[in-house]
This record gives sequence, C-alpha cells and structure tokens, in this order.
Amino acid sequence: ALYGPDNEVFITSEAEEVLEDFLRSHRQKAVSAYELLYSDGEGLEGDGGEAPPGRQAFEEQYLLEALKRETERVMQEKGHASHRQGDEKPPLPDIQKKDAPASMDGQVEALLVQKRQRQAIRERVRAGKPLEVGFDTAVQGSHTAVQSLTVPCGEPLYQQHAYSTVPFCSPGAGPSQPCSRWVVDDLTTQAEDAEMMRLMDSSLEGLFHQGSETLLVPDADSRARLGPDGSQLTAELLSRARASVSRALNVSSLFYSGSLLKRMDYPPIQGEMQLDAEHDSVNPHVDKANIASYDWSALLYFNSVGQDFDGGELLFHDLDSDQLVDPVAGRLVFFSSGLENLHRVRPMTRGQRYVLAMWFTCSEVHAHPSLLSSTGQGHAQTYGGSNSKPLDSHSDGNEELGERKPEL
Ligand SMILES: O=C(O)CCC(=O)C(=O)O
Ligand SMILES: [Fe+2]
Repeated sequence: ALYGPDNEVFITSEAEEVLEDFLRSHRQKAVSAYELLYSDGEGLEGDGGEAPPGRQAFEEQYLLEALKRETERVMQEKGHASHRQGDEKPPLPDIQKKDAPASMDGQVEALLVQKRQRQAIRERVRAGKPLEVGFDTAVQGSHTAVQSLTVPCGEPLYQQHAYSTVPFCSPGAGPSQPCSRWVVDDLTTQAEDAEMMRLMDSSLEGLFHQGSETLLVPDADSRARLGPDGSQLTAELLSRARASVSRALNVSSLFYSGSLLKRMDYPPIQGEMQLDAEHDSVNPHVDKANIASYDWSALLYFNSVGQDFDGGELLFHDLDSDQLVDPVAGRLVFFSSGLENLHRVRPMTRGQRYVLAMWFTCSEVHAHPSLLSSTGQGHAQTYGGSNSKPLDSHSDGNEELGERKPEL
C-alpha cells in the first residue's frame, strides 16, 4: 500500500493492484497502437516524408491519456464534475464522425484508416496512367443490360472497433459478395430526370455553395424544401435505386446510410452564397474511409456528360490504370465503398451536373433514421419524425445556413 504524509493509507493494496492491472493492460495497448500506426516506418501522413513519433514518447502519452480518461470516467460515475481541462491536447487527433468510436482503440483504428486512404491516393493517383473507358455508353431508352465488374478487394479498413462486416452483404465478406462496380441504365424516365433537375434547382435555391457544389440532404428535415411532390419523387428514386442495388447484389437487407442531392456548376456560382470559391470538389477519396458504415456507394445521374456538361466524369483510380465512367441521365452507378474503389469526379469545364448520391449499409443498427423513404425495411417510418436527429456529417444544416460539406 501507499501511505500519505500522516501515515494514513493513501492507496490500499487492493487499489494498487487495480492500478497496476490497468497500467499493464494499457501499456500493452499502447504498444499495439504504435505497431498498428507506425510499423511501416511512416508518420500518419503516410508519405514516407514524415517520420513516426518516438515510440517511448507515444507510449507514455497514450498511457497518460488512458489514465486521464479512466479517472474522468470514475469521477463522473461517482457524480463529480468534469476535471478535464478544456485546452489539453489529446495525444491522438480527434476524429468526430458518424460511427467513429470514442474509445482509444477505435480512434487508433480511425487514424489508421485515414493513413491508408492517403497512402492509396499516393500510390494510385498519378499522371500518365492509361485511361480505360469502363462500361458501354448507354443510349437512353435502350434498356441496356446491367453491367458489372468484379475488382479485388482492398485491405479491410476496419477490423473491429468502428464497424465490422456482415456476411453475404458487406463487400468482401466471403466469396458470396465480391467487391465490385456496377452500371444500371434507364433507372429513371426522361420526365423524372427533368422533374428532379427542376426540383433540385428550386430546392437548392438560397443554399450556400462550396466551389462548384450545392448540396441538399434529402431527409425528414428537408421535406419543406423539397415539397410534398419532390419528397415523394426523391423517396421513390431512393427506393428504386436501393431495390436495384439489392437485386444486383442478391442481398435482401440493405439499409440507407446517407444520401445527398448534388448539383455541380461550371463555372462555380459566385456571390455572397459562395462559401469557398477554391473548394476542391474533385479530390480522390474512399467513401468508407470517411464513414465506416458505408458498404455500398451509389450515384444516380439526371443528365449526361458531353450533352449537358463537359468534364465531370466519374473516375476510379486503380493501381495501373484509371477507369472512366460517364454520367448519363437515368444511369445508376454503384460500387463497394472500400479501398478498392478510390474515386473522384473529373473537373468540370461546362454546364450543370445533377446527381443523387446514396450510401447503403449492411448493418441495421447503422441505418439512417430519417431518409425520405417510407419503404425502408420498416425502420424509416419508425425512427422518422421531426425530432429524430440526423446521425451523420451528411445531415447537418439543410436549413437557413445551407449545406455543410460532407466529409467525402
Ligand atoms: O458525383 C459523383 O459522381 C461522385 C460523388 C462522390 O464520389 C461522393 O459524393 O462521394
Ligand atoms: Fe465518393
């Protein structure tokens, strides 16, 4: 036991044991965290140019942080106010996103994911790679068959903390569900495309722009903007897209995880509603690196490259080549959300580009509660309602302040 200045028992031997156990197990965790993050000899930027922090300093900081958290937890449990100083710098950069776990293990995992994404960008995004045109160009009304391409899965991004795979549905979960890219043409009619573009123009009116992008999350909070007919059409298209993805993948339970109505303008709209004229809306990224529960990403286009706008193609960055997919009115493009599908939008050079972006998850507990659908596996109606708070970064600020940029 430890004794205080007046020989009183300061820490009982029992408490001492608890403390020692805590330190022992967290020292172990600090060692694994360091291994996980830095065993490749690169800092978190993953560019080989930045050295990892010193092992001992990292481990000490990790342990200190763990102790502080535990103390905080116990104090709060006993009803004491927070002791934590607001300006303390945590040893791990804070990641606050939908599905980002608060635990230290979870944050380590999230940091590793960001590092993997940066490394993939460095490996695969470079000038002079051969460009392949993926998928045949459809002629609207031709009812082209579903086209698909299996791609080797990237290394799994989340091992345990943020999100784990769901058999048969998650990309790469068993041989039954390969990682892949798909194109389904003619999902919409020309009348629906025209109506969606009209609807987007009116409902995006008065929202902020970020570079060429103007965004609206079609969830319960945006019903007023979209109006009853607009909400209904959007819900119908969300549901049709989800049905199409489910059918193609042969998966019966696929849940909405997020969605965005997005218009891109070239040149970007200027004026007081422009938040960031320099905003880069075409940066390469991995959807799942940003939101862990995204398993499948889908894009439904309402107008066509080469006719209504130039540039703005969807581009997948593979190791030795890039694959180009043309946005075509009525075309649904979907793909597994992991590292195998690093992608971007090519810079636009003319016109306006309209798309409904959607993300699906295989996990019911990660389902988005408030997308417009009333047919979503029973959960949308149950959770919906004006006080159900959107869960993810895609869902903030539809109203007066306009849309915030999603972290994609
Ligand atoms: O607009 C597109 O075609 C792709 C957008 C995208 O990649 C995203 O929002 O994650
Ligand atoms: Fe994306």
